[in-house]
Amino acid sequence: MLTLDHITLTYPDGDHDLTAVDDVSLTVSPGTATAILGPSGSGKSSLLAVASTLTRPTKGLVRIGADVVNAPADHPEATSDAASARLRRERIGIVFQQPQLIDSLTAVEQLELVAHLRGNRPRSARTRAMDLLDAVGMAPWASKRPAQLSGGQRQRTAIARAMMNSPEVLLVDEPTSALDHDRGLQIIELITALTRESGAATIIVTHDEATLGSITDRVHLVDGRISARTAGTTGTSAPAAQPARA
Ligand SMILES: Nc1ncnc2c1ncn2[C@@H]1O[C@H](COP(=O)(O)OP(=O)(O)OP(=O)(O)O)[C@@H](O)[C@H]1O
Repeated sequence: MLTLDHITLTYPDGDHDLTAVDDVSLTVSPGTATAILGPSGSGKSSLLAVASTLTRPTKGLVRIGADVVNAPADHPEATSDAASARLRRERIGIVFQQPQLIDSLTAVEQLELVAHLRGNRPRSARTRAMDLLDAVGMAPWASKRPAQLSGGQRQRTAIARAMMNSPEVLLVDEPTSALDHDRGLQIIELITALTRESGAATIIVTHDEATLGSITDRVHLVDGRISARTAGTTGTSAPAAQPARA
């Protein structure tokens, strides 16, 4: 279970702070995917940055199961930067908007590198990497480098790479923005299938509701706050009457 508990994130902005995420609470159960929707600037990527532990919240906690994995630096349960990096490697899979593959590595080597950094044995890493590439329909291109792959193939490789360590939490930022509608739908269905099979708690950030397909758990952000949600999610934010920004 991934829990975002009353998350607020402010950025310094001249004399004032800009509130990018404003008291957002959300839980995502294992084996389910929740979409975070909203217009540009509504705080989707900022919320994902906190969920991923790449950015500390200004207020609030992120938990995986019962463990606090991200908290304000002055919070008694805050993890060190080194501990955060370790738990990102071990418990969280992240797919960025741009796949961020390494130019000189083949698709299978991109996945093997993840296992290598974790100290896994090379032979078992190759088997798992090939199984995952097969699962995302990339087995025929396993020995190709990023420059030899299409945008969709690069995105599939990045998704497979994020699953390499069997993460408890999978976070995906705008996976369909570089793809046409049909390929976008395929990528979303792929992510939901991997989510179900692996038992990961998954968040997909997108501004493109049309490609969400079977994902029914949807949270809409406006000005950093939850403005609406559908089916199965348990998200809340502070009452809408308060000012949205500091
Ligand atoms: N590093 C930063 N420093 C200052 N302000 C920031 C920073 N990152 C984001 N913001 C501001 O925080 C708000 C939320 O931005 P965020 O990128 O989270 O929105 P978003 O919904 O992901 O937008 P998009 O769909 O365009 O990516 C915006 O007003 C943005 O200008």
